[in-house]
Amino acid sequence: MTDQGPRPEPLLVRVLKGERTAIPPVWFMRQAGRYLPEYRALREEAGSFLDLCRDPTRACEVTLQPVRRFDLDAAILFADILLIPHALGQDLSFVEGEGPRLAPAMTPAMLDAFRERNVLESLAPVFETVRRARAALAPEKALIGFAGAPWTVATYMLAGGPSRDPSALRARWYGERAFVEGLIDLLVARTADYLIAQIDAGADAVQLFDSWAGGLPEPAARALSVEPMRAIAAKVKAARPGVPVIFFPKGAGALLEAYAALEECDAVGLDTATPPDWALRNLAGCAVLQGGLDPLAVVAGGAAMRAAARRLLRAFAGVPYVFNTGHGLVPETPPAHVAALVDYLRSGDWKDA
Ligand SMILES: Cc1c2[nH]c(c1CCC(=O)O)Cc1[nH]c(c(CCC(=O)O)c1C)Cc1[nH]c(c(CCC(=O)O)c1C)Cc1[nH]c(c(C)c1CCC(=O)O)C2
Repeated sequence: MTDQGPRPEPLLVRVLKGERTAIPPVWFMRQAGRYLPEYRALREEAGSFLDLCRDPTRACEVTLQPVRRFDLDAAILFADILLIPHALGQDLSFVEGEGPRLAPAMTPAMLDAFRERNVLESLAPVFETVRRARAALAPEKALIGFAGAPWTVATYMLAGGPSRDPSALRARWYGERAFVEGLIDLLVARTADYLIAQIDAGADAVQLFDSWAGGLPEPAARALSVEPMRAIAAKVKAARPGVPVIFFPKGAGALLEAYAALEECDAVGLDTATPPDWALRNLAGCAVLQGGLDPLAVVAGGAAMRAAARRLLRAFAGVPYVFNTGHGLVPETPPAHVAALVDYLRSGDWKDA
């Protein structure tokens, strides 16, 4: 085989490293999934959601589906943040209409057994999905790897059943601090290894999802979210320099400044509640900005969707920005609205007064 030299950097990676572009790169959280008929068809074939995540042929196909349909700038690996607790030894199931269940609920006695588990071995199908997806994607498209941040993953592990508000579990940090911190430390170590293995398999950038970062009082937020995410990114960067790390601490509010200021944080994901002007003033000098669009505006479509997109695109026109939603696309999203949104972004019409 002839040496074709290094692959050119995908647009998304260039922007995550600080390049500003006239038209921002675009991808969406939960861009693969239930709103797409081609996903639902494969999902039915695969059996359980967990089986689908661990089937490299089908998981690769699901990873590529939204990029094919909408010509997005990036694919995100199709997997789930709860594959780590599953690999550590908890049973994972998805209760229809309720959400994920990890059982049995985590206890201090389980921590020692979990430390012995070789998670990378049982996550091997995920790395195979990454390899196949990278090989199938055009060179200018980025492949994003991801993991849950320790606090969000820990809340699911501690709940042991579907919970609408896992953040209520922060009481455990006050009452059982050594146990909770022991669990967080274990997750920091395993999550860093997991992301490094995704990068080795072909991921061009990685995102840490801290979906339950909101509502933590400052000392707890720093101990349970900011510092564990920093520690993971530091390990990833020491092992694989140059691969951008995106932090998405949903609901972090004014504390977003603490994440953005970290040397290890290349980009921060904005949730739907973050005011664009505030983000521009307080975050843009430290980190690349991503997201912010209300996924419900994409459900609505039309002029309302364009106005919501325009507001963000104009606010962030002078800084490196990755266009995305402020949380995952919801199952009610009409795929035609996603296509119209990408067209609107690429048309540049939002620049006109
Ligand atoms: C908290 C969390 C989870 N998973 C994830 C998070 C963090 C982001 C967030 O806050 O949404 C992250 C995730 N989950 C999934 C992806 C794949 C990539 C993508 O963004 O397209 C990613 C990045 C697939 C999925 N993960 C899940 C689905 C739906 C599964 C199905 O087909 O039934 C998909 C496509 C299941 C899942 N997985 C999880 C929940 C709460 C659920 C149930 C939610 C629901 O039922 O809507 C845990």
